[in-house]
Amino acid sequence: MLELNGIDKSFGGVHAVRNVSLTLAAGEVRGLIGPNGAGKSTLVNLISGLLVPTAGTITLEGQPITRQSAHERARKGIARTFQNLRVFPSLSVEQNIDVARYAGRGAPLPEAAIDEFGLRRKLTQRANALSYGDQRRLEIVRGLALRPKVLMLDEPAAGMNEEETEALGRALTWVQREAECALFVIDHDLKFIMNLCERITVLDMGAIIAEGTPEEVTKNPKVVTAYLGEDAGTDA
Ligand SMILES: Nc1ncnc2c1ncn2[C@@H]1O[C@H](COP(=O)(O)OP(=O)(O)OP(=O)(O)O)[C@@H](O)[C@H]1O
Repeated sequence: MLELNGIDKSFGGVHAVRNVSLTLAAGEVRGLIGPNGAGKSTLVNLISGLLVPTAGTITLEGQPITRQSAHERARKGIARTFQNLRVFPSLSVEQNIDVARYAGRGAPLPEAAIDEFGLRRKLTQRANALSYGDQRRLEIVRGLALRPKVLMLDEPAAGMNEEETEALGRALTWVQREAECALFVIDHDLKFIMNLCERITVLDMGAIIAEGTPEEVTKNPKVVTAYLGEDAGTDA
């Protein structure tokens, strides 16, 4: 459905993404992990259109989108959340969701999404009165209300405690079953990613060093060394 071919991105002397090729199937839940500075956010920015690659191509359902604006890509079904929250602070929860519904691709948001993400009783509250966790959940529901083909989540569990993270995992599993969109999820919480994702892509210094099931990736010595750190090998 979404295909990246030989994607490269340099910022001056920093080669942030190196020759990345990957394919995301419709409805797939893919994790993207890697150490700080591995290039994860840059890759998401390249897919969503905030950045243009130095080389390589991106296609959505066979159509090239490499040079299209973020706005055009959003209309075609690529949605995302940000590491830093971007809800409309002075609008209510419901208004935030409605803005996305109108901007979206037409299909209605399954009402149950509002329940799954625990926002039903908070619909009339202003977004800036919500807890941090609720603002993060609102961002996801807003992304879903666009009815995307792929929703990219940049560190959705950041700042959440274990209980909240588990609930988020359950809600995202519901999304996978009910919302008919693929998820591309960056997070540093490995347990969260391993429980949620069928396949995981591992980036290190801008390049893909492994891809596979959570089990395959965890056992990969390159991942153990690069991602978990030099010391992790001695514990494995
Ligand atoms: N706009 C930019 N200008 C210059 N360098 C950048 C820019 N954006 C990212 N970089 C550099 O590109 C590399 C990859 O950064 P990126 O933020 O994509 O990594 P990341 O894997 O998302 O890291 P983290 O887990 O810390 O969020 C880093 O060396 C970073 O400093």
